Amino acid sequence: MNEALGAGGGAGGAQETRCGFVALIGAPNAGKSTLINQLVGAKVSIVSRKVQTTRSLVRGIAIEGMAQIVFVDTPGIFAPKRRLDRAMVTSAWGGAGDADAVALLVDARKGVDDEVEAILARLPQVGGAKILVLNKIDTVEPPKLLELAARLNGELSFADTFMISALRGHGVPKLRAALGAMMRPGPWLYPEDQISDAPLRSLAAEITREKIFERLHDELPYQSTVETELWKDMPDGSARIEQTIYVMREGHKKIVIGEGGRTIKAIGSAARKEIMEATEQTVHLFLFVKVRENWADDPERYREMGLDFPK
Ligand SMILES: Nc1nc2c(ncn2[C@@H]2O[C@H](COP(=O)(O)OP(=O)(O)OP(=O)(O)O)[C@@H](O)[C@H]2O)c(=O)[nH]1
Repeated sequence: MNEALGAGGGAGGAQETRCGFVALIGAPNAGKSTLINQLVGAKVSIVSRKVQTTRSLVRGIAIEGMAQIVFVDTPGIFAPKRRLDRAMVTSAWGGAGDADAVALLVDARKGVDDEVEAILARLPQVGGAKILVLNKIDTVEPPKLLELAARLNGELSFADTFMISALRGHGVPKLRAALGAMMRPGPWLYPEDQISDAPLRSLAAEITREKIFERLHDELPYQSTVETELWKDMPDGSARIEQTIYVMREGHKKIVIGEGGRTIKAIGSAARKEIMEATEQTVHLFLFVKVRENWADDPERYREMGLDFPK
């Protein structure tokens, strides 16, 4: 990460910001959503769970002291199928290489079943420090828990083991503190005031960017970026989304707009459809094209895309 993206920490202050990714892995029903809700807390909950479970990488962002912990979804990381998923995996993990921590969540009541075995087999391929989190301890006797912890640690060497009840919150603060300490020193990826809808906004921008790329990649290689300027949930349940497409030259603006607005209409309609699919709500999408010659040199643009500013 680059200092130019610093947010949340006073430059040169005594306390240093930390940030990183945690991949939360677990069989269905292990309690991932329950745990993320506990870890994230009401303050920074992610707007749409549906989006998160279908395609987005970011499931939640927790703050622990000066550390920002970005929880990422795992199916996409194991086997990203769609191009966009791959692009998001690359953009989210590209700089970091891998997650800073990988937390395997196991339902202690169920113990080790085929699904857990399958995850254990693939886990070594994922980089990052691995920790074991035994969940639902409210339903299991301590001897069985210890036995399970010993068995799992025998199969894979975990850096640490936690025993929690995501439902009741037991052990969750300790887990969050440990994860916070595992984050690397660096600026926060999401500014605090934008945390709640940042992933959704960047997902929508990513979709539009993909549509532009699909149509214009010969003419506009890497020379445009998209920002979601407004995301407003309307009383009727629909969303009004305004996005600006930034291009570097006047000539590029003409290309994006196309003859009689044909190109931008096609981009908008394809993007709208896909954003609707992702959010499962009616979307009114408004696209604007602006020339900003220096966008490629502006760290703010990169931050908005959730990307590192290249040095
Ligand atoms: N008793 C008990 N139940 C829990 C605990 N944590 C989660 N559950 C329950 O386990 C079920 C599954 O929890 P979820 O959080 O939806 O699990 P998930 O891993 O996100 O599931 P998928 O999204 O389907 O992969 C729910 O009924 C939760 O209430 C816990 O600590 N104790």
